[in-house]
Amino acid sequence: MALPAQCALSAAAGILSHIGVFIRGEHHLRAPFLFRLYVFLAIALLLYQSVALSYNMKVAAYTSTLLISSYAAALFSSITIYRVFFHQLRAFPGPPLAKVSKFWHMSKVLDAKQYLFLDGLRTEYGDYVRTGPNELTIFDPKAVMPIHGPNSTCKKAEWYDNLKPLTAINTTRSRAVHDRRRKIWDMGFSQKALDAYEPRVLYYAEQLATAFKASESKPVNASAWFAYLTFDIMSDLLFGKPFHMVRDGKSHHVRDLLTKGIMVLGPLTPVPWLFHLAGSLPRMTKDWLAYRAWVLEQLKERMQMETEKSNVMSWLIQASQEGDKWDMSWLEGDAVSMIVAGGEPGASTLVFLFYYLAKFPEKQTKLRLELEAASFPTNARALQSLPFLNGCIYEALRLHPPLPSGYLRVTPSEGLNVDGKWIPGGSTVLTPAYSLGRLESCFEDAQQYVPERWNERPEMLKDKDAWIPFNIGRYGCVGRSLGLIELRIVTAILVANFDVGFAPGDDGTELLENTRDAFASVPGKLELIFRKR
Ligand code: HEM
Repeated sequence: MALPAQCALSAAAGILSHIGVFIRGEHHLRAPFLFRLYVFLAIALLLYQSVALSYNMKVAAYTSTLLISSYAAALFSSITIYRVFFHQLRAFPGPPLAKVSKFWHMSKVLDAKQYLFLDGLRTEYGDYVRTGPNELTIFDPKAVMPIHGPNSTCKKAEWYDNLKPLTAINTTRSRAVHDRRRKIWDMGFSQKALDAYEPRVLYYAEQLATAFKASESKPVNASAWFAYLTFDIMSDLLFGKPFHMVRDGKSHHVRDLLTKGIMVLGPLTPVPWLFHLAGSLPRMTKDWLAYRAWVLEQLKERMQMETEKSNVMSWLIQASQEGDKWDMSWLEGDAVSMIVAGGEPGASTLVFLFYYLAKFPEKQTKLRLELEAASFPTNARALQSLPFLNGCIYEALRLHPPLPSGYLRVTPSEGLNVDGKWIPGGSTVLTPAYSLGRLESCFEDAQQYVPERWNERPEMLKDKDAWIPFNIGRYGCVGRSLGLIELRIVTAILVANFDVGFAPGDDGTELLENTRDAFASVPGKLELIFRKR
């Protein structure tokens, strides 16, 4: 067959691959397979031409390149034409290249500042922005209930497959499986269980205060120390022993592995299939696999310990036990992701909360007066009823939600009605907590840190539905109460014992500029001085 005819056939195969295969369904998990398949076919084509057709290598390479290019050009042209002119989301505004490929989005967030990038799109395109061929980013608080609320029929998007082959409560995409699993998790966060965790939170908070006293008013890296604290708590509640980061005043190598591992999530979040492709390359997953191996080791040790009910893991271990065997598939996934889910958000919130307390000493004084009037309580129940303390925490969570740009969902096949706006079925939708928390329509002086809006100035809180740092509904944070207990106890102890201020040369700029969005927020460095009172 003549070469032009062969090229036409290849092009037809390209169009058929799109219309017959890629246009529907999900393919991200098959990315490593498809990559290998295409490489195999390209080599096979080259060998066929040089061996079976006896072309010399140069001609075989030239012909193969032409055929492969014809296939790829037709495939990508077909995809582009469909996405731009025929896709069900074509009526929604958005950057032109975002309609064509998520690679465009990825190219814009290589600096791991996805939350700022999305917020910029809101200013340019409005409340409903097409941020990908099949993705809508929604900056409308009215969308929160239909997408995330208890009656929502939206499912988790393909991004949540990122832990595969492991499965965890926060990554399973089956609603039925999630609901079963959530019942077990809920037992680990009952009031009785929380009461049992509280003394341990207090223990680590006091250990942190002791370390800050020992710093003798010298600058401390608050971003590092708050992470030491929350990861110690999490390790204790999971494995029955802390990382000892607060005690030793230094990071544990596993926490460093984890940070390196999750940093890949930032830039790759927009393109889940590339994440899976990268995940099939040993070099890319070295740190992640080392982290997993460590978790598994701890888990096995934990399973040998005497069962004590006051440990989150106790419930999960018990539920996984059949006779003297354990179903490790869930246990490993849950443990691997819970260290991140339970450790990063608390640390990030404390960093920003103390940034604001250092920036606004008058808020610090006001908070201390409130604590003093209540005789400096350190128990969770008493702290829960202190309005200004809660306001300080909620406000830090509003301005810097620890998961600033996430919560990706897929609309049900029949579509979704959001306040009279119809969103087609099967669309990926997200409601970035960072942007919603800064909507002027919902929060007066939205860019300002005003803890009073949560208590004495309710008129400044116009629409609380836009406050979703823990998200809501069936997939909302199961550790919310524990997280708030941690934040209240640590804040109360530190504010009661120290005057907090910026270290010389630090005014929080580095924190704000270097905070990265790896799905969970990883704060930049903040140096503070904790001066003993
Ligand atoms: C300031 C503290 C915290 C914040 C702001 C926070 C935020 C969140 C958010 C936004 C989600 C939903 C994520 C999504 O939809 O993709 C979530 C889920 C989750 N969080 Fe938290 N979290 C905090 C503390 C904790 C703690 C202390 C734990 C554990 C001990 C924890 C465990 C979890 C788990 C297991 C899920 C998955 C729940 C499910 O899918 O049913 N979180 N968290």
